[in-house]
Amino acid sequence: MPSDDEGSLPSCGNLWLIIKAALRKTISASSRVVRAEVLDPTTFAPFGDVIQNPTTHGDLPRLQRIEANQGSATKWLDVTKMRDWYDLGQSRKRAEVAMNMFVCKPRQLVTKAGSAVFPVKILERHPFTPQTFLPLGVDKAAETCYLVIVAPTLPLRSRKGNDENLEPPYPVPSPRRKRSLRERLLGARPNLFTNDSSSRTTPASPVSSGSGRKGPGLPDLENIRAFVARGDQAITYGAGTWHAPMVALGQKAIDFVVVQYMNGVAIEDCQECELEAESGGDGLAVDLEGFVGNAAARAKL
Ligand SMILES: NC(=O)N[C@@H](O)C(=O)O
Repeated sequence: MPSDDEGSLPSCGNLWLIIKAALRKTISASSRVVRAEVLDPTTFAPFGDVIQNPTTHGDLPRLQRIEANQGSATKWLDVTKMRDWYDLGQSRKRAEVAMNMFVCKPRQLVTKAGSAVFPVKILERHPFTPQTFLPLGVDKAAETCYLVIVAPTLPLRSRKGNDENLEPPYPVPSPRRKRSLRERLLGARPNLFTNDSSSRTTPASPVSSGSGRKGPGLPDLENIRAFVARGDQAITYGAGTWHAPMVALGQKAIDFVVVQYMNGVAIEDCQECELEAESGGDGLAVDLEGFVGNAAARAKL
């Protein structure tokens, strides 16, 4: 039941939104329309990982596999990288694994020059953690699918002399301290589970280039990309990768289990950039031609 005081004090949820808004940076975006692409592990690699069954997606050479469960299962190794980078954060506050559920309603599209487009208004990143979105129960053939919008990170000192980007937009980690000999030796101690000297429980497999942590610069709006994912694909944004808040497409909401590290320090967990359309323009948008609408148009997936 609402109390008399309702509205005078922000609730926990509202307080979080207020903090998020206060931490948001605004950058201007020129008018551009980016074409959506089919999600594919190779083209997505600079931004993170695509998690999918390599057998059914014809993606065999990329990953290592072994037999498991007395031969009744195939185990694909290291389908994504979940590394905790919070030791680089200014607060030094330790992070824990968080598994949250996002129920994402289908987003409103607008029509521009005859095609359906999604206007990109916000980008965000998690500087010290990868973030994995796993859709639940979405049929690969269903109209429901989702749009993954990502941008590279600009170098801090832009060659174009762009002043806006000379300073890191947010607190940056202090330079990494050299590890002592003792720490290095401890880091190389044998693994109790495999009897080898690595800290892994499974043999090494290639790491996609997008799994490494990104720098502290602003998003590179000139090179923004947009990928349409099916229900039988999950994705991981590499640590620090600029991305748009999840965009569900179709008629139904999508339930995602979202896995990441978090330490509860707002600026270290999530940083946002608001994109303001340059004067007189429409700003940045993603063209979904061929992906939304009738079944024939969705043949691309
Ligand atoms: N990606 C997305 O939809 N949202 C987030 O990353 C979040 O943590 O809010």
